[in-house]
Amino acid sequence: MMNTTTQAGAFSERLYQSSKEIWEQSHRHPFLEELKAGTLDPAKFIYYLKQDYVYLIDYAKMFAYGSIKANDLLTMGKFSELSHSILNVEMGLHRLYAERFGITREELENTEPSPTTIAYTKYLLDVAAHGTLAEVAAAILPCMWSYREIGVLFAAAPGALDHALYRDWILMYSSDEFGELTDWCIGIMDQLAEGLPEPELAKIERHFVMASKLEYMFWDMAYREEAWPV
Ligand SMILES: Cc1ncc(C[n+]2csc(CCO)c2C)c(N)n1
Repeated sequence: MMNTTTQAGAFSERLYQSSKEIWEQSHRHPFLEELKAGTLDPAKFIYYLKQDYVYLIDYAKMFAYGSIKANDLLTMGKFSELSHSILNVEMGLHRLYAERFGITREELENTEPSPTTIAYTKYLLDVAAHGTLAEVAAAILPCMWSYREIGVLFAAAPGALDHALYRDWILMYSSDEFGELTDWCIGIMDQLAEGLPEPELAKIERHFVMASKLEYMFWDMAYREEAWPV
């Protein structure tokens, strides 16, 4: 897919290029192929929902860290707006899906995180605890940007919105509201990267690539319904 979001020469374009192939592998993963076709086993989707719910609790904290590390009120406000959107809009849809499947809120919230969920969330929180705001922005960006890409691709795929079960999921991630939040994150990433020396930029790129790999692993984990070996 052509990247129409970033400007030529912008640092985010370098980030996009660094992870393009990883994202394409995610698009081809059976979890997403089957979700798009409407044939995904609901048990795998339920597994994903539960893991994603506990993932999002830590992910929302990343934006709280963003607020703490922000240097101006506008950025601070935007990070808290995003945190609010995760806790209410996105996790709200998860709660709605859970209700449809007869899963209670408590069950959702008490999900035991899988090894991959732990790897992803603890990696993120480590960046948040020790990194700069630019590092935080790089670590959270693949999550938002890659889902937007998936949402937009799937919403345009013939028949994908005809499947009652996965339609709402696709609609949420292809929505203008999520698109604007993603664009804001890309914009702040470019601003924060401006003027940084190459070793810093390389470190930021490593976070972006790592988060992209963990996104791929998250799909794979859900498809395998990963369990703890002992
Ligand atoms: C593993 C995982 N990665 C990305 C997302 C998508 N996502 C999480 S927060 C957010 C922004 C606004 O709520 C978006 C797009 C997800 N749900 N789970």
